[in-house]
Amino acid sequence: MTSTPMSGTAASHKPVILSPSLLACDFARLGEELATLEAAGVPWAHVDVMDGQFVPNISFGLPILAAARRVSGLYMDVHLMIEQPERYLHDFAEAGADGLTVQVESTRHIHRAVGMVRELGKRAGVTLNPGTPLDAIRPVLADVDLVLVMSVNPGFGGQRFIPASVERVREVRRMLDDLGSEAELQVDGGVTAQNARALVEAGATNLVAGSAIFGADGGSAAGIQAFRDALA
Ligand SMILES: O=C(CO)[C@H](O)[C@H](O)COP(=O)(O)O
Ligand SMILES: [Co+2]
Repeated sequence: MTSTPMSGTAASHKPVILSPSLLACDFARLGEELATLEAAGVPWAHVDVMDGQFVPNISFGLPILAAARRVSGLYMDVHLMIEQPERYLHDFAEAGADGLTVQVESTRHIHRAVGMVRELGKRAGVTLNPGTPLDAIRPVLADVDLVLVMSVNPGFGGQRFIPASVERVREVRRMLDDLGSEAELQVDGGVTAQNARALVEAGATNLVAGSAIFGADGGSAAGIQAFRDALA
């Protein structure tokens, strides 16, 4: 199967990857939804795991990831919004995650958590809430394959993008460049075809979008095309 990233490029000249958030898809048609993404040439799928503790909402967990893995070759980009994620990293790796991103606020042991993901042979990501100072991720920046800048307070899809996030993306881009890091710089929450270009120009290489894709007039293929047009 082919997977074509978005044609726009970030400052590092990497192709922009779109990671549609399955939180906004029709779970009763999960297999078809994934097949549509693959047919549209999107390389990643974003899997939002919420535990009702770290965030005030419960989404889904291991069985849904395993089901998605069984029917899809997409890169499974798992965003863990759960307390003490170390307890479940092994299980999510077994269930089919390709990348595991942990919230810096969700553990006292972020360095250990990132190391565990790498030991499991998966790509390690770190993320932080809009209210968390960027310095919180500095100690693990050299050890991660992905940094996710949350552009809404995590817990729900369909929220409005927080404009100050663009400046945070720009600052994380500087931090990564200073280290010579090739890590993906991902943005998640309220991302649309309208704000995608500004995010890429600020240094994002990877965009998560849920409602803007699955809620698009004409369905997810049309939503993906809108991002392509915006980044062309
Ligand atoms: O992590 C998330 C929420 O906590 C989701 O990935 C995010 O909200 C995507 O949905 P949308 O694009 O509709 O904002
Ligand atoms: Co997410």
